[in-house]
Amino acid sequence: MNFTEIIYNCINEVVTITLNRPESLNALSITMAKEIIRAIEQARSDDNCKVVVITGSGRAFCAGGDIKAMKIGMSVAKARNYVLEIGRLILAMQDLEKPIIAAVNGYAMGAGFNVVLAADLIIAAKEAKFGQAFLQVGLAIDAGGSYFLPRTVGLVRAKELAFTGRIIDAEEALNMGLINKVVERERLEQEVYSLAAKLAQDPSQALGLTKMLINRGLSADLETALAYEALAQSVCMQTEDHKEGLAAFLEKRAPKFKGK
Ligand SMILES: C/C=C/C(=O)SCCNC(=O)CCNC(=O)[C@H](O)C(C)(C)COP(=O)(O)OP(=O)(O)OC[C@H]1O[C@@H](n2cnc3c(N)ncnc32)[C@H](O)[C@@H]1OP(=O)(O)O
Repeated sequence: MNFTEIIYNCINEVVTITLNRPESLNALSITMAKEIIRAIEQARSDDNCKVVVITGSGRAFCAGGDIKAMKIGMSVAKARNYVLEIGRLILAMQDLEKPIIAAVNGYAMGAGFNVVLAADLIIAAKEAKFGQAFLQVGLAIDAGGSYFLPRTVGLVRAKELAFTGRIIDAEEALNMGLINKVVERERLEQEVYSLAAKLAQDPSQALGLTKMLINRGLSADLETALAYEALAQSVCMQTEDHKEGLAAFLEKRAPKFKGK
């Protein structure tokens, strides 16, 4: 599949999607949003892909919506389609039944920050910086930020970050519970791909269903969440991986899951 604004590669069951417009700090153009969606669909249909890593080229992860494209001017219809396309990208990340790790290599601003929050696991370089940079260009929050931010840091801090656009560093993001880990830049790749390798060995159906259950659980009541869990567990209990997990435990050996 040919891409112009992202790089897609798959090595050892891990797909890496690299945002690749370094001259604009990987600003999220409508082309880039569409290409990331296509890349996620490609990863979904590739049985060899167990995990997806999303990162940026150069010194930014993603500097948010494409200001240069917006400067040229967008009709109401074009602006709505642009933001809806970014919304489709967020939904594609949520609906992929494979874990997505965001490797935050630098600035994650505006929609770029919220693409990070739509990932399942987030590891950031120490130099990474995060900003809900919308008001500075006269825009409201988007890219799922109104959904993920308050659910991640709470209402008060969500409004502080969104209303002030304050840029926070990776340590503060970690302390706020926005990311999982901060590492030295030179260790980012190793940390991300060793986590990805571990996840790639997990029972992929149970892992994918766990992602779906937690995502759906965010907006379900307890009864519905328990019903979803029972449904998912009934599927997992029919898998070869479940049988292998039980056998490995009783034989006191490491399980070898096959994703079946
Ligand atoms: C629908 C979605 C909506 C949204 O997401 S709205 C939010 C949009 N994003 C922002 O408001 C952030 C804008 N960018 C910045 O605030 C700064 O950048 C940074 C703090 C991220 C980095 O600042 P520094 O290190 O000084 O770099 P630099 O000179 O500002 O940028 C380097 C080149 O990258 C281009 N660029 C940066 N952000 C964007 C963007 N969001 N859209 C398009 N281009 C961008 C600049 O213009 C410049 O380019 P050149 O070298 O040609 O002057």
